[in-house]
Amino acid sequence: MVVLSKPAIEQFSYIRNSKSPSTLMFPQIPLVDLSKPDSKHQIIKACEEFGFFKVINHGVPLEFISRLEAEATKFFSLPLSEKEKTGQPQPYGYGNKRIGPNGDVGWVEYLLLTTNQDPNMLRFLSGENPESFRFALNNYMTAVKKMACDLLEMMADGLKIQPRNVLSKLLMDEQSDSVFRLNHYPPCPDVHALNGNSNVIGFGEHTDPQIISVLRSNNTSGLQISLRDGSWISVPPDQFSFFINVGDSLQTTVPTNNFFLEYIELSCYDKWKV
Ligand SMILES: C=C1C[C@]23C[C@@]1(O)CC[C@H]2[C@@]12CC[C@H](O)[C@@](C)(C(=O)O1)[C@H]2[C@@H]3C(=O)O
Ligand SMILES: O=C(O)CCC(=O)C(=O)O
Repeated sequence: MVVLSKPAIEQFSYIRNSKSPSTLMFPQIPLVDLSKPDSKHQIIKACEEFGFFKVINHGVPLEFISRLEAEATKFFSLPLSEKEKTGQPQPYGYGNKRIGPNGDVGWVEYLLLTTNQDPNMLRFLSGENPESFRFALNNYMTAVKKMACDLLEMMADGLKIQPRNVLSKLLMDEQSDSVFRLNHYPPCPDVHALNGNSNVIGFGEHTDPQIISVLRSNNTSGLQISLRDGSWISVPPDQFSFFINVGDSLQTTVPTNNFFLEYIELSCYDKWKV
């Protein structure tokens, strides 16, 4: 249980009141089918036109996804004292409500890990069966990294950048600073009790500093992206697919003349993401 000296609603600014998702002209999020021979062109088109797209036939085994989801559910169900044994996120470890180094807050708890360490080294992961959580993390991260490398190589190809592994090798490098984030958005009883407002911010408005982010959620809605005109749209959840967000670094490291758009994401209450 989280013990707060003041009601949570006074401590955290997590209610979204100014922007509602656009209901007009609901644009279709581009879909990239990685089993199709022209997926490279689909990716470039999606990046050009949208900067955010959905990937199907991605090659990440569904059993790895469901196994990790089950392990993550068990982890987040542990008592807070148990989860806090991972220590304060500096920046890696378990975090609760305080996100990142800039004092941002949200109604979210999370695990932030590097992707380049052997999950067997994650001794801090506690619970009844930490071995099986580490195993699930290892399988999932390896498969998602492989998909991300394929995507990055197709992007480099499509942009005619040589060598084609110029981006993917940044991910595979032993010193890679890529991160893995597991977000859990618990129900927020205070807000419901006070005014029934369900527009609670889990993870506030931000852009991702990375080259790309690979997002997946369970079957709950919440993620929103901002369009070029400043309006927000909800991303319909799809637990079998991944969503790719073009991050800030791709725009600055690749001389594309602002070829890729940048998306701001925001995630509302009551969902969780692997
Ligand atoms: C609120 C924040 C968390 C974040 C740093 C930031 O100020 C804005 C970007 C956030 C993000 C999103 C992608 C990754 O999860 C992350 C590790 C990153 O590099 O940028 C997080 C940051 C974080 O948790 O520190
Ligand atoms: O959990 C989510 O749905 C969004 C989180 C996010 O935007 C991020 O980790 O960059």
